[in-house]
Amino acid sequence: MSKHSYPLFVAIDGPAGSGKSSVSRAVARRLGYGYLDTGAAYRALAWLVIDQEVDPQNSAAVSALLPSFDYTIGTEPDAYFVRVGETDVTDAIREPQISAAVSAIARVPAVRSHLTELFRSIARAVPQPGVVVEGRDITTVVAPEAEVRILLTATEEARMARRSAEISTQSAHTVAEQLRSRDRADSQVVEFMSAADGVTTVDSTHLDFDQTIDAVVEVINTARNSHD
Ligand SMILES: Nc1ncnc2c1ncn2[C@@H]1O[C@H](COP(=O)(O)OP(=O)(O)O)[C@@H](O)[C@H]1O
Ligand SMILES: Nc1ccn([C@@H]2O[C@H](COP(=O)(O)OP(=O)(O)O)[C@@H](O)[C@H]2O)c(=O)n1
Repeated sequence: MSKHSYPLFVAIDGPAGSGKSSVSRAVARRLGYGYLDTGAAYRALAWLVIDQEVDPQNSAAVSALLPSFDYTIGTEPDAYFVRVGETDVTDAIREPQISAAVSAIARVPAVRSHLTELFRSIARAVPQPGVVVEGRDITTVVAPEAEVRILLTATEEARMARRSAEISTQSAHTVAEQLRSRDRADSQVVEFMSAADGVTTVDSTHLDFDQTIDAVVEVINTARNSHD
């Protein structure tokens, strides 16, 4: 049993394609924790922006959508879904046009503070004894006080190869270019390419998927033991 009144908070950051979502979800499943994908909220807001025919570059118009942004996400590792209002957007938010628009809305300060509050309240409310929360600024902004803080990295080459293996509708070259430009835009807003003080780096370049899960679980167990 956790001695904390809130679930144990595992914060994981990293660049696109480093394995954050898939590894975090598998770690949560293995430990019986909740899982929160924060990128999905930025993507869902980008979906709403496009659905409402708002210009993603127009910060004021994007911010004006926040009060009516009715967002729901599944935090059970085996029951993942994303909804905006009554619409299930789980698959729609992975479309290339959303990936292309998301960085523009993620740099709006009002969007970041609104979603940061949302993430804190969703994470606190999970029924499990712990929660794995992954994104770009979880270790630094959303939960700098988290019991476990991890930066998941891999070389650019490994990340591009993994992402292009998943996407069959675009050439490897196009996928790599889009990923590189999104990372460039995102890293102007938040720092996720190097570990902040107290954050443990897990480099998955030479690890397979299961070895990466093992490495993350080991960091969590070590931190848990030092908190007991
Ligand atoms: N250590 C690893 N070795 C090989 N493939 C991996 C590893 N970690 C993740 N993957 C695969 O790489 C792809 C991208 O991972 P994903 O979790 O979507 O990354 P992110 O959320 O950081 O963008 C997925 O297909 C995933 O299964
Ligand atoms: N904590 C977070 C998470 C995502 N994001 C933004 O949301 C986008 C989508 O995040 P994601 O985690 O789904 O992206 P992938 O790494 O899975 O491709 C990122 O490109 C960032 O612009 C953010 O700004 N802060």
